[in-house]
Formats: sequence, structure tokens, C-alpha cells
Amino acid sequence: MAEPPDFLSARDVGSFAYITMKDRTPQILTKVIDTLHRHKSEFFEKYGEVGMEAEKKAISLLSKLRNELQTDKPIIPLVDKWADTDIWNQYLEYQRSLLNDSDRKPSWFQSPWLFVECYMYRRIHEAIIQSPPLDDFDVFKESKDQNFLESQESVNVLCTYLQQLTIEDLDENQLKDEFFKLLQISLWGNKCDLSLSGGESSSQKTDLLNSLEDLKPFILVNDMQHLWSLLSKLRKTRKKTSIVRVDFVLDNSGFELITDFILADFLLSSRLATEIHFHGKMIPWFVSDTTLRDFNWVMEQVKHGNHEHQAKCGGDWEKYVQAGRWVYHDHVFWTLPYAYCAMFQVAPDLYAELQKACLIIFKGDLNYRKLAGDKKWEFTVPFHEALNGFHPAPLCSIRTLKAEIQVGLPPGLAEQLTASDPSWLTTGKYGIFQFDGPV
Ligand SMILES: O=P(O)(O)OC[C@H]1O[C@](O)(CO)[C@@H](O)[C@@H]1O
Ligand SMILES: [Mn+2]
Repeated sequence: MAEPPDFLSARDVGSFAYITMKDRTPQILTKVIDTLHRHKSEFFEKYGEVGMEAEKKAISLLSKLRNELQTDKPIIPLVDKWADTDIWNQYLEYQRSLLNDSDRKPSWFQSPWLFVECYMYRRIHEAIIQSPPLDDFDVFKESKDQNFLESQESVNVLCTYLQQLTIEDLDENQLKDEFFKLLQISLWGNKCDLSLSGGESSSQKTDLLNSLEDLKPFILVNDMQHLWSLLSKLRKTRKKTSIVRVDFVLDNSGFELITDFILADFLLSSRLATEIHFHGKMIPWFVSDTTLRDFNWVMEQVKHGNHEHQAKCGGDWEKYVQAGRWVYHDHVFWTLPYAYCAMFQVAPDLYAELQKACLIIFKGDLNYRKLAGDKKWEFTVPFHEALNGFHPAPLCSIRTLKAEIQVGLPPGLAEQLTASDPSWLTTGKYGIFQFDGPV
């Protein structure tokens, strides 16, 4: 058997991992510090002097973190006492044990990129929870909310589209077309995450629905048909009372979350699924990722939006939640640095939960990196192989490409893309629907 490939790492000078660690992450940390500064008077009003002291403490911890990163210092153990602190510190030990030389320590620019990038977000969380009473403050909340608010026009268009679809009148082919349309909306919704733009606003302003045809050439792997075959077969063959569960491993809040809600709503309304389970993050993560608070906030906003179709959607979604047809889950595993092939061992309860799904949709780039272990795979390696034994249920990655990792391409395509568009892997311009499961 050939050796598995090496991990992506900032050690590779000039790589996207390197540029992210050198430029983008310090920029994100600076923005976090600035956010805390800007909330100073709010903290004072709420907590008095204690709030001011806490703000100072958080800023000093974050400045120290930025300095450690920029000077490639060793990765140090976490000192907080949170649900996953011990697991993280064990993982740090494991990373250290991988370095044969006992004097060498894992560091920002030498260790696997997935590990250090996750560690940075976990250290931001540490800085905040060590600074009570600010321990509940989400440093990314403002930008997530802004992304949603700036996408209002597109949100209206999508809600209106969904409300005006008369699903019961559609024949099988029409239903498939609509399903494909909403899958593509959910794909391109992943284009505008905030960590890629260094936390700067990147909301959705164009009318996606009318751009889908133009965007089709940018879909490099298109397994939508497999998703349709799977769900439409279940729809035809299932008994009246049986459950068809689709899980979404969510990515970003704001506009992307709306596109996921629209797709999830369609799945229920069309009876392609009977239950949707959403998996979000327990702590603020990679700037724009969805937490329970974001999930609820976005739903509330839509419900109280001053647009008739938005309000109707929001009302429906709330009812789905109340009826247990939409269920939100979180788990510490999603904010650990492990590839998903480790889930069975590290978080068997989560693995068992995912096994209940008929289909799992993994949204976004970070999920893809974790599915494929963030390794330098050949572009033609089969997706099934890169998953390295992670097969809880049929699954599909819906992702725009924002990192130098992609598998399952036909021979020659990567070379062709590199020649015509050298940054094809990292700009979010290209997308995939990549399925693994029985076909
Ligand atoms: O929100 P997404 O689609 O997971 O993208 C987040 C992305 O941010 C980056 O880490 C860059 O910091 C990408 O490479 C990463 O995977
Ligand atoms: Mn994200």
C-alpha cells in the first residue's frame, strides 16, 4: 500500500495554508481585538468596572495569542476548564509524540494546518471564557448578523420563491428540477463565508436563482443525481409512518444558513424527507460558523422580517422546530481538530447519531477538509478512499473550494484548471456535490 499523503501545512511556504496562517489569521485576531475594544462602553454599562477589567484581560490574552502565532512559538496546552479541555490537551500531546525528536514541539507554522487553525479558534474561546463576565460574548456575532442583514434582498427572493412553489402540482421531473435548483442555491450560499475574507463583510447581493445556469460550469463534481435517486426512491417505497431523516452538518450562519433552511424546508414540503437534523458548533468557530444562538437568531429575524414571504417562512420553520421535525444538535467533536475518520473512536455517540440518517449533507469547506483528513491527496483519488473508513450513512459534501484539497476529479481536470485559473482551489469560485454511499 502506498503511504498516505502528508498533511496540508503552513510549513509549505507560499501554500494557501501558509498564507492563511501568515496573513489571514493575524488579521482575524486583530479584528477580534478591535471588536472587544468597540464594545468597551457596552461592557461598562452592563458590568461596570469589572466589565472593563474583563475586556482588558481578554485583549491581553488575544494579543499574546497573536504574538505566539506570528513568531511561530510552540503550541501550548489549554489552561481553561471547558468541556473539551482535556481532549484538546491529549491531542496536543499526541501531536508532540508524532515528532520523533523529543526537543521539537508542535508549532504554528510546522504542524498540520487543520490542527493549528482549529487550535487558534479554540484559543480565542479560551481568552473569552477566562474573562468573566464576558465569557458568553461571541466575538464574531456582529459580523455574522451583518452578513444576514446585508443579504436581505436575496433572502426575500429565496423565501418568495419557496412560498410560490406549488409543490403538490409538480410532476416527478419538475420536482427533481426544483430539488436540484435548491441544492445549487445551498452550494453557492457557501461562497460567502467570513473567514476567507478575513472577517470582512461578504454578503450575498446578487440574485442567485437567476445565476444558477451561468454557475453550472463551475461545478467540478456533480453527484446531485445520486441524492435524487436516494431520496426519491425512499419517498416512493417508504411506509406512511416511516422516518426519512436527512442531517445537515451546518457551516456558516447568515445567508448560507438561509439557503440551508430553504433546502430543508423543501425536503419536508416535498416529502423527500420527514425529519431534518441540523448539527452546529458549540462555540464561535471559523468566524462565521453557526451556533445555537445564530440558528435561533436567524430564524427569529426571518419570522419578524417585514416581508410577507419571509415572515411566512420564519413561521413555518418555527413550527417545524416545535413539532420536532427540525432538530438542532451540537457536540464538542465538531470543534475538535480531528478528521472525521476519527469520529467513531473519539465521539462514538455522535457517530451513532449520524448513523440514524438516510443522508448526511456536509456543508462547506472546513467539513470537506475534515472528511478528507486535510491531506495532500492526488486529485484523482476516489472520495471513498479519502474518507478513510468514515461511512456512518450515505453522505454528500456540498462545498465551494477554499483550500488546496480536492479528490475524486477525472484525470487531467486539475491540470487543466491549474493552467486556466491557477487559484481555482481557493477562491470559492468552484463547487462540488460529492457523494459517498451505495448508488
Ligand atoms: O466556511 P467554510 O466553507 O468551511 O470555509 C472556511 C474556510 O476558511 C479557511 O480555513 C481559510 O481560513 C478555509 O480554508 C476554510 O476551510
Ligand atoms: Mn465556515
